[in-house]
Amino acid sequence: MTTILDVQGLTKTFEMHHLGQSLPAFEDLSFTLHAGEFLLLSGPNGVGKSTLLRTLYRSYLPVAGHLWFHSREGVIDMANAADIDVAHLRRTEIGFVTQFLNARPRVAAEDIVAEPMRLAGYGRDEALEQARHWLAAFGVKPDLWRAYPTTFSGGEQQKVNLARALILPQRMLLLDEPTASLDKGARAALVARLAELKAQGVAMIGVFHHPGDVAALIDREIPLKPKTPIEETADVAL
Ligand SMILES: Nc1ncnc2c1ncn2[C@@H]1O[C@H](COP(=O)(O)OP(=O)(O)OP(=O)(O)O)[C@@H](O)[C@H]1O
Repeated sequence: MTTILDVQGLTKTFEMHHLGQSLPAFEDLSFTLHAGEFLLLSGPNGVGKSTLLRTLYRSYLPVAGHLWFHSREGVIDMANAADIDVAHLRRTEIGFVTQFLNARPRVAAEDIVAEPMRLAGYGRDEALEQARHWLAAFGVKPDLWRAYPTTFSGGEQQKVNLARALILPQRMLLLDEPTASLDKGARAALVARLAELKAQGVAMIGVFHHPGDVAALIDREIPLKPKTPIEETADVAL
């Protein structure tokens, strides 16, 4: 089995200085993710599932541990990598799929979706053809393809975001409740696309409000457990 991600002793704590305490999100977490594997993160609200995904994407820095990502160009510790290397991997190998679209003013839906293919070197016509294919698959009406998603409904924006995030197979996908608020047809399209990507060897780790949606894809589960806040020890003036 090809290793894609090797997480060792990962620890994340939020410093709440105004409250005089640290909030441990997760501590000493270790697991391995292989090509074509699908890991489900589970646990109650606020236990740190989204925080873990953001740390794997390096939106948050861990306070300890290693995140060995086996990229096409070699192994890199995402916990300590330079921002420029992280940005490169986000463009080429690591996808983060959420329900929220970062819609830009005056950029058409089909151009937003086609952009990852254009950046990967595909020609404009081929990228647009694929973009329209995925917009249709997720149920975005053709009369919206040339429109600007800044004015779209929440569900429509989410569909544009999914089409963009899943248009190319990444080496690893981080999924943060991508099915939340999707209608039935789009949810089925999403699950079908994830199954296709999994079969192509894409490694996935994700959080789902309704894990039943992706039950057939799940290989393993990582249950996160609640932690208690750590009181900061006050300096005693002698
Ligand atoms: N930037 C931040 N600063 C301080 N605390 C944060 C920050 N981000 C998250 N937290 C806290 O970390 C804890 C974990 O939050 P997180 O969003 O990861 O939980 P979750 O398991 O994804 O929850 P849910 O199931 O409700 O989506 C929460 O108590 C949250 O308040």
